[in-house]
Amino acid sequence: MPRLRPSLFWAARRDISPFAALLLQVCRDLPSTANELRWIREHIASTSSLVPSKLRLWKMCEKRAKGVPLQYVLGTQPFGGLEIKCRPGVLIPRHETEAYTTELAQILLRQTPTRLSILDLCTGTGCIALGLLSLLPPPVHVHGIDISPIAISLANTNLDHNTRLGLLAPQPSSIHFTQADIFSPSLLPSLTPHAWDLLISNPPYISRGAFARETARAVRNYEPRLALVPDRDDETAGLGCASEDVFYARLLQLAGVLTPRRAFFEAAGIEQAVRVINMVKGDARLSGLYPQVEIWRDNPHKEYEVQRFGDHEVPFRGSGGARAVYLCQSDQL
Ligand SMILES: C[S@@+](CC[C@H](N)C(=O)[O-])C[C@H]1O[C@@H](n2cnc3c(N)ncnc32)[C@H](O)[C@@H]1O
Repeated sequence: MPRLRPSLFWAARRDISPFAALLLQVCRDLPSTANELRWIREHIASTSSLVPSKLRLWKMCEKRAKGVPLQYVLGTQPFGGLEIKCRPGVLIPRHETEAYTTELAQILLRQTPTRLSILDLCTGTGCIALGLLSLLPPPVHVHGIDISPIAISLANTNLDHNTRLGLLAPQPSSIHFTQADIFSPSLLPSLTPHAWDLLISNPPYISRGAFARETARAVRNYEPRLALVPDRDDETAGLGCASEDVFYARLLQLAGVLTPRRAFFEAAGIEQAVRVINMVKGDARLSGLYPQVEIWRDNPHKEYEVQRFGDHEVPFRGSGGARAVYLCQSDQL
């Protein structure tokens, strides 16, 4: 990363504020620095504390200057119409996740059965589960599962927080979050009684090498590795796939038993999305269950382009990089 010119620090101090010089180290340019400083100031103005505002501002800017993600400094991230609380130990919701959650809700809205049942595996902050709950008319049943007790506690906090803010009206819908390992053999018996409309997951999917080489320093240093890198060597051997794909192999196993009408999995990019589709096409039961397969891009508006991979033609939805795989039982994509 190129070093910043000292004149830029002087400009930040002179034209924005002395605090801006701290933020510039991570924001790298004056417009982003001014934006972040405004958000921090707005946050301080909207929250009460016994600590004087100027001291809070300095502490927050100092934290941010060390590379702590803004969402951990402010404590929240917008997600659709919700305010999702963020805490170290739990992955910060991404804009791309917000974009496909919103688009999926539009699809479900067009084809809503009487009572939607949604299973969100690897729920983290609960952003997807809560986002869908906020966008769909009741009654909706949502179940979020995560292995991390910190994530489950935060997902419940987010449910309470958004209900208190009036952004979620949980009745007569129902939502609950459970701590469980999706690889545990005891998971299925607790899930099978429901007829699921959607199984959705944003699982850990980054290879160890890519985590070390390609992720941003702020992500590597401050976000939980458990959320990003699948460290499941035993399962990798058993499920016969690359270690970064092991969660998809398990998710597809679960889809094969639970038979949700739709399944949706976030992925790292085109190569991984195609590997997931090949897992589906290579399994007679799954390919029969899910004849409709799509790859969704970062900006998943309803414009298609079809690409051929080996024997299969795959529709791509939207624009930008490949972000997710969408499987559907009927032609109601
Ligand atoms: C990429 S994060 C996704 C979080 C959230 N759904 C989102 O989109 O922001 C993956 C999540 O999977 C959880 N996780 C990791 N291993 C798991 C396992 N074996 N069973 C269930 N959850 C797991 C992590 O704790 C983390 O919260």
